[in-house]
Amino acid sequence: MKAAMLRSVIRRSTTSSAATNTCLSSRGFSSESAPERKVAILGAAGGIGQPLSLLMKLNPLVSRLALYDIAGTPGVAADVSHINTRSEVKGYAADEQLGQALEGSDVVIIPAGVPRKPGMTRDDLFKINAGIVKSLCEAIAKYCPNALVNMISNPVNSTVPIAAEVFKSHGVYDEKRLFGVTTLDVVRAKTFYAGKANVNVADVNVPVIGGHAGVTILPLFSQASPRANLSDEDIKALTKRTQDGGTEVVEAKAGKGSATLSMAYAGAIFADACLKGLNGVPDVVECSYVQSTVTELPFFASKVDEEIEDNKKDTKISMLAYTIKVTSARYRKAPTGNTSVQE
Ligand SMILES: NC(=O)c1ccc[n+]([C@@H]2O[C@H](COP(=O)([O-])OP(=O)(O)OC[C@H]3O[C@@H](n4cnc5c(N)ncnc54)[C@H](O)[C@@H]3O)[C@@H](O)[C@H]2O)c1
Ligand SMILES: O=C(O)C[C@H](O)C(=O)O
Repeated sequence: MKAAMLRSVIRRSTTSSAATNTCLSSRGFSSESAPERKVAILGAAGGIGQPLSLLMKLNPLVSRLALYDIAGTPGVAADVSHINTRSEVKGYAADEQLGQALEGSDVVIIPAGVPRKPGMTRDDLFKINAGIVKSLCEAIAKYCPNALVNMISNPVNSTVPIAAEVFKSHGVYDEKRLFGVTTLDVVRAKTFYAGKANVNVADVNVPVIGGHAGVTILPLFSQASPRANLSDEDIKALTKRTQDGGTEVVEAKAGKGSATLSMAYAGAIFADACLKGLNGVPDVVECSYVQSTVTELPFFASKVDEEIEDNKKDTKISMLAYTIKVTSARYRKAPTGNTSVQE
C-alpha cells in the first residue's frame, strides 16, 4: 500500500476526522508546519511494535520517533528510518538507552510485553507484564513525566492501575495523561456492526466502554450509528464476538501470539488522537480506559474528550481541560460483580 494511501486510511478512520482535519488547517498547520512532537514506542520490535512503528512513521504529526526494545531495535529502526516522511527515527536498544529514548517525548506508546497463547486469559500475562510495565513506567516518571502514556500491554485492566501506582510513587501521577488503549475493541465493534447492518464501515461509530477483557468489554450497539434495525439476537451475537475478538485471533494464530496488525492500526488511531489533542484540535473523542468517576470502579473505559490546550508560556503543552463524556447509559451492578449497562 502506498504511503499516501495509508496516511489517508489513518486520517479517515480517526474520530471526527473531517472536522479534525478542517480544524487542523483552520489553525494554520499543514503537516509540515505542525508542532514538533516526539513519540516513543516501547516494545517497538515486537509483533505490534513493528507495524505500529511504520504507522507512526507515516503520521505527519510526528517529528521525532524513538523506537525502543530490548531486542531487535537496530534493524527495525534502520528499516523504518528509510521511509521518506517527516519524522526523524532513532533506535534505542538497551536498558541504558531507555532514558534517551524517552527524554522529550510527548506521547509514549507501550506495547512491550508477552502476548497470549490459546487457552490463556489476559490475566495469565499479569506476572510477566506487570514487571515490564512497572520498570518502563519508572523510567517514564524519571525522563518524561509529562508525556501522554498509551498503555497497550495486557492485561490493560491491570497494567493501567499499575502505571498509575508507579507514577504516584514518584509524585508525577496525572490521571489526564494515562490511557489504556481499548481502541481495538472499537475497531472490531465497528467492523462487525457494519457487516451485520450492511452499512458503510467508514460511516460507523460504536462506543465501547468498560474494560479490556471478556465481559468487561461493553460495546453499546444500541447507540451505534448509522442506526440499523438489528434484533436482540443480532446484538447479543455482535456483543459476544466483540468481547471474544482477541481470543478469536489468538486461536487463529494457534500459538503464534495475539492480534498485532489490527492492534497496530488501533494504536496508531489512538496515538494520532492524542497528538491532535496536544495540538489543540477540539472535539477529539476516543474511548479509552482511564481513571474515572463514572462508576464505582476506579478505572473505566468511556469516551474521553482529549481537550488539551497549549499554555502558551512554554513550548511544552499542558493538559488544561479534560472531560469524560459518557453515553446516556445507566449503570447497574450485575450479580457477577461486573458492571453492566442498561440503556
Ligand atoms: N490493548 C490491546 O488491545 C492489545 C491488543 C493486542 C495485544 N496486546 C498486548 O500487547 C502486548 C505485546 O504484544 P505483541 O504481540 O507485540 O508481543 P511480542 O512478543 O510480539 O512483542 C513484545 C515486544 O516487547 C519487547 N519487550 C519485552 N520486554 C521489554 C522491555 N522491558 N522493554 C522494552 N521492550 C520489551 C519484546 O522484546 C518484544 O519485541 C501483549 O501484552 C499483548 O497482550 C494488547
Ligand atoms: O486478546 C489478546 O490477548 C490481545 C488483545 O487484548 C486483543 O484484544 O486482541
